[in-house]
Amino acid sequence: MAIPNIRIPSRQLFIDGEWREPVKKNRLPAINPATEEIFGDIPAATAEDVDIAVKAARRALGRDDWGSTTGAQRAKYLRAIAAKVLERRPELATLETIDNGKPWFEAASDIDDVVACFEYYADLAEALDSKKKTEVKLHLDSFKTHVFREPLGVVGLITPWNYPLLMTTWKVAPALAAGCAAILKPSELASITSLELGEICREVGLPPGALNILTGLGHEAGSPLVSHPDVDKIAFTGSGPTGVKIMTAAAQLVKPVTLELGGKSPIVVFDDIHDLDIAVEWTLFGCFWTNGQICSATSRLILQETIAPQFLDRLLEWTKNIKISDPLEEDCKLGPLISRGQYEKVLKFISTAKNEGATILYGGDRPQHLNKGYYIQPTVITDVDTSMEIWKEEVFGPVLCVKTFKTEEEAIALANDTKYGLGAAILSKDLERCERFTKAFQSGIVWINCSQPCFWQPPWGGKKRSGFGRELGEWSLENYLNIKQVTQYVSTDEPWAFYKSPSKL
Ligand SMILES: NC(=O)C1=CN([C@@H]2O[C@H](COP(=O)(O)OP(=O)(O)OC[C@H]3O[C@@H](n4cnc5c(N)ncnc54)[C@H](O)[C@@H]3O)[C@@H](O)[C@H]2O)C=CC1
Ligand SMILES: NCCCC(=O)O
Ligand code: NA
Repeated sequence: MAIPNIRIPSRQLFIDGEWREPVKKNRLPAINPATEEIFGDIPAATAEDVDIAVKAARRALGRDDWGSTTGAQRAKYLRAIAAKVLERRPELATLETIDNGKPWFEAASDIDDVVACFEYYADLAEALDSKKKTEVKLHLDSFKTHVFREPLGVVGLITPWNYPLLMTTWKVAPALAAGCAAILKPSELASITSLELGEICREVGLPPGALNILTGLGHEAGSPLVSHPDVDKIAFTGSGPTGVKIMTAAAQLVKPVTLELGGKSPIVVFDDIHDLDIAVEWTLFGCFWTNGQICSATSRLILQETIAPQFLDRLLEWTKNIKISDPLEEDCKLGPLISRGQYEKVLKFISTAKNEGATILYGGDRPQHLNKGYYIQPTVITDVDTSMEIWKEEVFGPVLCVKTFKTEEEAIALANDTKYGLGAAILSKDLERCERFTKAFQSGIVWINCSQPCFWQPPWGGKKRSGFGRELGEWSLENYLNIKQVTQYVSTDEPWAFYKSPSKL
């Protein structure tokens, strides 16, 4: 498929169904990480804009055209959004590649997931109508109880840059399906496609205020959203330190949060794998796709000693074969990192690993054929000790560290030797062993004989310091619903008889 030439749109903030200049009129540059050039700009919201957007969202909830909709009516909007995204697929994928640096075919497949996700939550919105009011059986006949599932209210959605429009969709689609009014704050490092979602919402006639999009910096636009007293919930994906700040600020208002905060996930490879090449490819994909910038990356390879030399030899052959290029080039499999900051951070992780005594078996530097852009070679690090930073901390770049093991017990201990708990993978022919590892892994996601495939129907999220709450599937809808108990006294002719009636004194 030909990659289209496109015009870069220039947008304002999307508030109350229209484009509005930020109160302070500031803008931020949009940078293409493959060229290091500024290719456009985005509006920079501040607390004043947050307040305007929150008011618009609250008004939307009070108006019939959004606040009184059925799930079936909201499903129509979600399907219309999906159709428009699909119509603009090549253009949105190109914008995402220019803004984020991920290979174009990965970006296009993310856009397919965006479409599927909006359609999926349209189905769940429809299904919600029949589950809106459910009876709870009581042990007494004099009372009747129902449970209502109603929209939680105004929700703040704060998203990262690694899957710009997809991470936006993981939050926006269920929030709208549930009937909430939302304020989205995408990452300042890749906001272009999330702003285009605003244009799509305008075109499909989504009622004003149902979705508001505020681009801008974390401390200027994200932080006031979290602290706003009229925002009922925050859903966040991003770094651990920002997650801690958000949880701390939200705690002051007893505001619920869901947090998806990265990881340092293991992939355990046994000597009884089905096929060497297949196992090697899953290992590489598990760490290097999305340019290594994925929260669930299985970036710690825990390898059975008996196959280590043979496995690593083959892994290096495959690694050398990965095409690193401008992500708009056909067949690119590894593009640049998102920003200069991220590039420097990843190089620092590699140099610290070297200083701490690890061996850079492959990569570790900028590829020689690319002298511009935030590119780093796929990197494989051995002679790793569990006290090293590279073993413990999330790199968020194409860096795989390797440790060998002898016994199953040792492999489990190494796999769980992390403060994080998002994903974990095992490659082995022995399905009983896979079952034992599934139970033993301290994680929210387990992959057996693969790593990373992610579908919209199952739940996604972690434990330990990877955060809490679940996105995707029906679990995500629950994040945006209030469960209301309604109890009715039906024996209205019967006195309650707790106090003495004055008439009988
Ligand atoms: N779990 C994940 O999927 C991701 C993890 N990361 C990790 O985070 C590191 C730093 O990347 P950043 O983009 O700086 O992540 P970040 O966590 O700072 O940013 C994520 C989002 O939070 C917003 N934000 C930042 N400070 C905030 C605050 N005080 N209140 C409210 N919102 C705030 C940002 O504007 C952005 O929209 C990466 O090196 C990587 O290790 C980054 C992106 C995604
Ligand atoms: N495959 C989507 C992973 C999203 C994330 O990094 O949270
Ligand atoms: Na960018």
